Amino acid sequence: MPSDSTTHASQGQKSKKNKKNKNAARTNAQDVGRIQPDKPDDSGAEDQDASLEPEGDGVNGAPKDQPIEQDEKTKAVDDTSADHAPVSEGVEKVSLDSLQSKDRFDALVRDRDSLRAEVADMRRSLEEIQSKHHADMEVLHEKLGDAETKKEHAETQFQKLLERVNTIKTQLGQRLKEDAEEIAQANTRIEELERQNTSLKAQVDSKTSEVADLSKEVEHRSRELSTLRDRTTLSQQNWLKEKDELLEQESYLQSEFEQAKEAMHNWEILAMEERSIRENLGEKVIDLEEQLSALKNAYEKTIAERDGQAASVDGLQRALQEIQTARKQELRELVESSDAQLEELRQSLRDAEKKSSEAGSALQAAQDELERVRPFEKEVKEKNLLIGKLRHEAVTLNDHLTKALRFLKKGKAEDNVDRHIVTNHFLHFLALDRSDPKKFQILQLIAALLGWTEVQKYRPVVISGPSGTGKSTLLKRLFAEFPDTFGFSISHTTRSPRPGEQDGREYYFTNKEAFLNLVAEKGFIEFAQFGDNLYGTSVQAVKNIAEKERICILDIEMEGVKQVKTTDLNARFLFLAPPSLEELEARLRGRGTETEDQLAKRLAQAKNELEYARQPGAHDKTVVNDDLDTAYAELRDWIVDGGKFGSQQ
Ligand SMILES: Nc1ncnc2c1ncn2[C@@H]1O[C@H](COP(=O)(O)OP(=O)(O)OP(=O)(O)O)[C@@H](O)[C@H]1O
Repeated sequence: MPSDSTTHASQGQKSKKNKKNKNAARTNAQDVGRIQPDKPDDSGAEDQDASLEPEGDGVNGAPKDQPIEQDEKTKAVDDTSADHAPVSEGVEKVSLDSLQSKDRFDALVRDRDSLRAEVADMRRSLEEIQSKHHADMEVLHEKLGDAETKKEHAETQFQKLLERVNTIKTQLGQRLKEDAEEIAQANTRIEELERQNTSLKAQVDSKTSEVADLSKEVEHRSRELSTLRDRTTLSQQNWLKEKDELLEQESYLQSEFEQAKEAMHNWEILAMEERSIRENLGEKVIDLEEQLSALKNAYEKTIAERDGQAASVDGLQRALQEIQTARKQELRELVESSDAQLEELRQSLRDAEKKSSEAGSALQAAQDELERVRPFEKEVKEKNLLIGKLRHEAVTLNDHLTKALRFLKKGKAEDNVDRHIVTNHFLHFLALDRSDPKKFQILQLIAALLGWTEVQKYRPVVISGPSGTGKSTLLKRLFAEFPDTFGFSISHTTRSPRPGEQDGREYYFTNKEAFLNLVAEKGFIEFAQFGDNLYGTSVQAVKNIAEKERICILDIEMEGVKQVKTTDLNARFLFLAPPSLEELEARLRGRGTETEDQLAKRLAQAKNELEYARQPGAHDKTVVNDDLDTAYAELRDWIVDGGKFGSQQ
């Protein structure tokens, strides 16, 4: 500590000073000791030396054996005096010596005085030093006290620190122990991994050599593969060529097959019609033969009668003349009576005029009544709509009935129990006026007797025609006019339903396998693939619309039309034709929804469709969409019964 070091330094200085003083004192004491035997009266000096002893012992720490030293010195002086003062030498010599001793003595006295002064100075300085020392000691005591308190404080802190260090030591010990264990485990693991590493390295080396071998093989195989690829490409090209040729052949055969099928179909119809005509003619021939024989008999009878009557003619002529005379007389009488009747009629005309004026007022009353019933007109119109719808059904049923009767005619009588009932109903139906509501009831009855389903009653209507002819435009108008009459089939799809979509509402959601099965079963009218998903219109979906008592409208192209014909949908086919190909192109361009490429394709397809439409029996009705209003009226009339269905009457 600085205070301590200061203390030590001052102590060191003090001890050095004391040593100096002590040595000085010792030197003086030796000198004094040496001259002491010559000056026995110097006891004062001795006393002074003796009086100095306790101070040297107390303050300077001078050894207490100083008197012993003093004895020895005294002894030495004694020895010297024994050597230098033999009594037997002369008196002169003694006087000289005494003179010299006196000088020496004086000098010694002076020395002694100076020494005394020096001693006094030293004593003063010693006292100063002592007092200073005391003050220093007090300060040092205080500092020592402070230092001790600080030391105690430091010791308590040290103890605390020691405790903490011990705690840390124990904790650290545990941790070190755990770490050591972990390190040991890690070391074992590292050793194990190193072993694994070595084995893996060996494996890697072997694999590398294997890879090198394989790469060589791969190169070899790639060469072989590229050769094979070249060959495959070549054979593929050949195959494609063959495929194209086969496809061409197939399409050619297909078209021939279609034509043959169509021809066969037509032939069948013709054969059927011919058969029925022949049967009719057979019946007619029998009838005519019967009539002929009856006529012959009648002729013969008539000739006989003629001969008999020739005689009676003369008599009759005579009678006629008589009658004529009588008639003339009657006529005259009649004219007279007619005049009288005319007069009566004039009278009745006057009465009629009177009644007419009465009828005028009645008409006025009726008009008032009409005004009153005008609110009911809307209801009447709705009823008319319903009647129209029923009429449409009647037309459909009529159609079915005609066909059914044709079949009934062909079939055996025992197979058709209701034949007579149906025929009677049919005759009744034909006899009724078209506006008679009973007509529909009869048709319902016939339909029930023949066991027709809704699908048979609500025949779907297939509308086809080249793209751009105006199908969408016309159908939009039709649906706007008859919002509750028609329905659209719901398509099948293999795509997953989107949030909010319901099976059977937006689509019939199905999987690819089921879809393809349905395709194989010819369950689709048409189908196509968009992206990864398949879409199609099924036969059943069309029937579902009829079951809801609505007419399903199918807007499809030529191939779809052909497909519908192979099903049991019993559809009606309407072809919408453009006025000309030029006009069709103009409309497509005007719509602006096709690229040049698409336009060319559509026009080429239009030619195919028009050609197909020209074939007999391809469609039931053809409407040329020249003037939109005229075309609409014609289309609507055909679909919804002779233009009367739904019209405002
Ligand atoms: N009678 C018409 N006179 C003039 N333009 C017509 C007539 N009918 C339709 N159009 C117009 O011809 C264009 C084609 O009509 P629309 O889109 O109805 O044909 P589409 O047969 O339905 O074609 P797609 O089969 O390609 O759907 C439309 O721009 C339409 O406005």
